Amino acid sequence: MASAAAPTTFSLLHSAASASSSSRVQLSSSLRVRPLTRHLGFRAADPLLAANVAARVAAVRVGKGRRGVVSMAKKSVGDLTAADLKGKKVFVRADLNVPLDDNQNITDDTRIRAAIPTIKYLVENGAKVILSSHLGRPKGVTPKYSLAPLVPRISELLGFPIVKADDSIGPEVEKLVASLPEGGVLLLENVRFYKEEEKNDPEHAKKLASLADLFVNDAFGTAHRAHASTEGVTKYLKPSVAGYLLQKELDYLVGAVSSPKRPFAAIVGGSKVSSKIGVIESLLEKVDILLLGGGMIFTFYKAQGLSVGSSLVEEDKLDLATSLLAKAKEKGVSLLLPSDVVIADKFAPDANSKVVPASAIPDGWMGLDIGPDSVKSFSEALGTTKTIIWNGPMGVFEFDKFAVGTEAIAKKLADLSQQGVTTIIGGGDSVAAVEKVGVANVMSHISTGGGASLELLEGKELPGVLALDEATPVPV
Ligand SMILES: Nc1ncnc2c1ncn2[C@@H]1O[C@H](COP(=O)(O)OP(=O)(O)OP(=O)(O)O)[C@@H](O)[C@H]1O
Ligand SMILES: O=C(O)[C@H](O)COP(=O)(O)O
Repeated sequence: MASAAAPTTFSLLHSAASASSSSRVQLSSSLRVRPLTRHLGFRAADPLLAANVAARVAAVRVGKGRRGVVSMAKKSVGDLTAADLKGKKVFVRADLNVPLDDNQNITDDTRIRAAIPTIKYLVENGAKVILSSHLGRPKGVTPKYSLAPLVPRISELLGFPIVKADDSIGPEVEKLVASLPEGGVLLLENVRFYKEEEKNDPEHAKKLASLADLFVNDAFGTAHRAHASTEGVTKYLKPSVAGYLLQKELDYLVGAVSSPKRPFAAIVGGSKVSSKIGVIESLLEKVDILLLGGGMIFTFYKAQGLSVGSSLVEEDKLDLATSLLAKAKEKGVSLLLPSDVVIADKFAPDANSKVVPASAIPDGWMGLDIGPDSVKSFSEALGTTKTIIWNGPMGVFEFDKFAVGTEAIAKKLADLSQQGVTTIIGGGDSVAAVEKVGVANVMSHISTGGGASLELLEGKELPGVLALDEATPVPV
């Protein structure tokens, strides 16, 4: 059960960065922030958490009245006590968008497990939980996108059976809500079965909101979407607060990245430089070391006048690559490109391959992974750091032959994590790679958001977070 209300402050990347980089910022001893560790499974006395809390307190102080600084001090589910929750109908938006195989079996339940702490807290405090999520991108009612296959796993993780509705609004749902006992959980059907959901239709949001008394948003993976069940309902439900998962994601992806233990390194990979421009530019303001891998490196090589064979190149981004290299120099960031690459004679798992220096890619061959020398120099650079964030694979890791570089980096991060380095995996394919290697459990933080984590790292505001109630600092 929560103690007296305390502030939970989330600050956007750029705002917290401003806070932490300013030596003028003094932490206030008159502000008290209650540790969030209990519900989030952090290691006891996690120094990172302490640093984050400090950064968040700092953000409260500098958040207002400074140009370019946006502070989002959000109320948390942990600020709600049993007195606030007992007998109350709570609309919980989670991101239960999990992968299913052809037989409707869940192939990765990470997002379900991540949603449990908030649901448990509400249940333990006597709330009636109305749980909602989307699954996939259905166009209208589509049975294969029903949330029904999720019911057994949610029930198993909670330790009691939950009830499932066949709709997300309407009289049948209202009946089920009315018969929900204290501590019970009702799972609504896929909210995207209504087109009004993604349109953030106010009338639809009102219908969803009418089911409940208050709102908890724990759907980090969907926080970059202003939809009826993520943003729209906040207009009609008070309080509207952040769930524990949302908090944890923001603590790491905003707090740790903006006030990192240094040296701070970022590894950015993936297919194209165009999809990572925002992230690279934003991280160049914060990191000491930037390692680049994946398909995007060939645009950088070509911009430097090297031959890249038939590797992936974005011709219209050559100038941009040059300017990013210049910006890194200007900022004093040590930017490392791979010195050797694994090349293939075709884009296929059974392609012929060989390792060549980055400056010697022959015509007709394409680079599909970073080479062993690069793994060595990247590992050495990472070995000097205290905080690492990783977004995007080093190569075409879906093909075993070209997964070596990505897997080696995943293993290096796992080793460093066990030595106390803060390791944050920013979502999407890098998370899949870390899971494939079996080292996900040793990383400091694995984000449950793909697009959402990318937008946060770019310093963008997430509408699902912005819409939540502000928390007020509590003087002690
Ligand atoms: N050298 C390469 N040539 C072509 N494609 C590559 C290369 N290296 C990596 N890729 C591809 O990049 C893709 C991942 O790129 P993306 O930009 O989507 O990364 P991500 O940020 O991890 O994913 P998400 O967008 O899901 O968060 C993978 O499918 C991988 O095969
Ligand atoms: O998987 C995701 O990234 C989230 O669930 C959001 O899904 P969307 O991209 O379909 O909005």
